[in-house]
Amino acid sequence: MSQNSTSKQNRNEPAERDESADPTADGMNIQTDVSGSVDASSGGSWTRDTVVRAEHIDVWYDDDQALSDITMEIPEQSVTAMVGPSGCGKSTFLRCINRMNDLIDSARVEGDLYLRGKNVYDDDVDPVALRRRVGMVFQKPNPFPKSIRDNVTYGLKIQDKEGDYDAIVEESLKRAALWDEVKDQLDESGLELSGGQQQRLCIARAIAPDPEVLLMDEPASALDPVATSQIEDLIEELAEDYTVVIVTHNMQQAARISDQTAVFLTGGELVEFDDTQKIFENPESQRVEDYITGKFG
Ligand SMILES: Nc1ncnc2c1ncn2[C@@H]1O[C@H](COP(=O)(O)OP(=O)(O)OP(=O)(O)O)[C@@H](O)[C@H]1O
Repeated sequence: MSQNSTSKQNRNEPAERDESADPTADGMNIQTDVSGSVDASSGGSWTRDTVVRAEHIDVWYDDDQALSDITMEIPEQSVTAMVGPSGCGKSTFLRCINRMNDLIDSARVEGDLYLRGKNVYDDDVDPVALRRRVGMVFQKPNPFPKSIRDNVTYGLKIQDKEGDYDAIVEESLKRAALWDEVKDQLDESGLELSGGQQQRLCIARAIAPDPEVLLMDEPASALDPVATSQIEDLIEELAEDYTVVIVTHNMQQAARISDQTAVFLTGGELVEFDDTQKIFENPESQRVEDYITGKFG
């Protein structure tokens, strides 16, 4: 993985519960058939194993096509950024990975999407179990109206998962860089935290069930610069353990924190997917260069 000064150096919403936000809900019969490293579906030079592979994904909302023939492979333990102008299908693609588009009546997905070699659109895949393996964090922090502790353990309880909950709470909050700030108030409401803390609580909730992939849909866009910076640092740390896929409108953010960047453009087309440094310094496509340099979008 190549790096430079502009790229990474080291390597929505319930007051009522949103089922789709439940990262833990149940039984997915997926084999861990690791499918090999990234190929020509990207221009990237990375060699880590592929976790998510999309093949010829098309998505329609009724008769309107939102994504067109998306093929790409996302490598493990890294940050993959999805950038592009509003309405180009970034969030739609993210929702293909954990089948949240299933929850939208008008949405129709065609093509194949593999999680470690298993097509998540196969009939025998339980989408709820899939979402336990593919956690999600939304644009607006959405803690449940429960204690900090119960927010973190929520998914574990739903699954009737045994374990040392106190240890999991501590570990998840530490991984979400929130433990030191909340360790003395675990039984207070998650809604009493600041916006940035709430988002880190949502991240702790998402990682408590130990997912393989963490999807983040503009996770810092509702936060102030300090909280944004904390979330960015956290994302980089999380990528040491998880495969992170983040949608962002903030090009600087993509350049700072991601290892690879996928550029979607109007029409739901994936125009270029490559190492972040390459995308920002020397993209293959003129359209990508124009977008990156702010000529349109
Ligand atoms: N629930 C939905 N019902 C109908 N059309 C939708 C729905 N969600 C998205 N779309 C349409 O699909 C296209 C892609 O939307 P999507 O939200 O995936 O793009 P995006 O790149 O994430 O946009 P943004 O950056 O503004 O969040 C847009 O034309 C949008 O209007």
